[in-house]
Amino acid sequence: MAPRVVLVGPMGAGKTTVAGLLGDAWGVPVRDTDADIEATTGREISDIFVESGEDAFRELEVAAVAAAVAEHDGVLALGGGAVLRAETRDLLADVPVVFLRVGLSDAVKRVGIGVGRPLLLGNVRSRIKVLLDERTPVYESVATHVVDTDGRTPDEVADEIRELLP
Ligand SMILES: Nc1ncnc2c1ncn2[C@@H]1O[C@H](COP(=O)(O)OP(=O)(O)OP(=O)(O)O)[C@@H](O)[C@H]1O
Ligand SMILES: O=C(O)C1=C[C@@H](O)[C@@H](O)[C@H](O)C1
Ligand SMILES: [Mg+2]
Repeated sequence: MAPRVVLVGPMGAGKTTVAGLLGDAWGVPVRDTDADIEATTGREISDIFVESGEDAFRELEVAAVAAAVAEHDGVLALGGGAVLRAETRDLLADVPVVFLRVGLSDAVKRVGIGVGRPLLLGNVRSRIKVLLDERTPVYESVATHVVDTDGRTPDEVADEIRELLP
């Protein structure tokens, strides 16, 4: 069993939103590793970061991705930083992976100033810029397809993925 598609990309790329649209369109279940980690630990991601640190969160994330890739045959959305771990990148070697690309301006608009994204605390715009610069090559390295999301609605993004992966 393997996911029909895995969505990767930075915070605000729309992974969770587009995963839901694809699941509805294809009639398949949707999984999101951020939600899986919160369900298995009973803790919010922001609390895990504050209380246990990012490394501990990444360990949980590797396990969550491994379980989802092994068990899930629908749409899988990953947390924005999951691909930072080589173990996670290796798990994606044999599945279609769509990198949802988003530029700085649209990403900032989409994530707002909520407290649910611990890596963005402080200056959201400069934090996102650093993450985009560091991670874009990593997302590209795991992607089998790249879909631009700037200036497009989630429905338009989902429709392009359905055309790429009929
Ligand atoms: N193409 C889009 N155009 C405009 N707004 C969008 C688009 N995609 C998602 N959004 C909005 O941006 C916000 C973030 O989207 P979403 O939670 O799906 O991102 P994510 O990639 O899953 O982020 P994270 O890595 O933090 O989980 C949501 O409010 C969502 O409605
Ligand atoms: O980009 C990241 O590193 C993160 C993205 C979110 O999906 C969560 O997994 C968490 O807030 C960390
Ligand atoms: Mg998400």
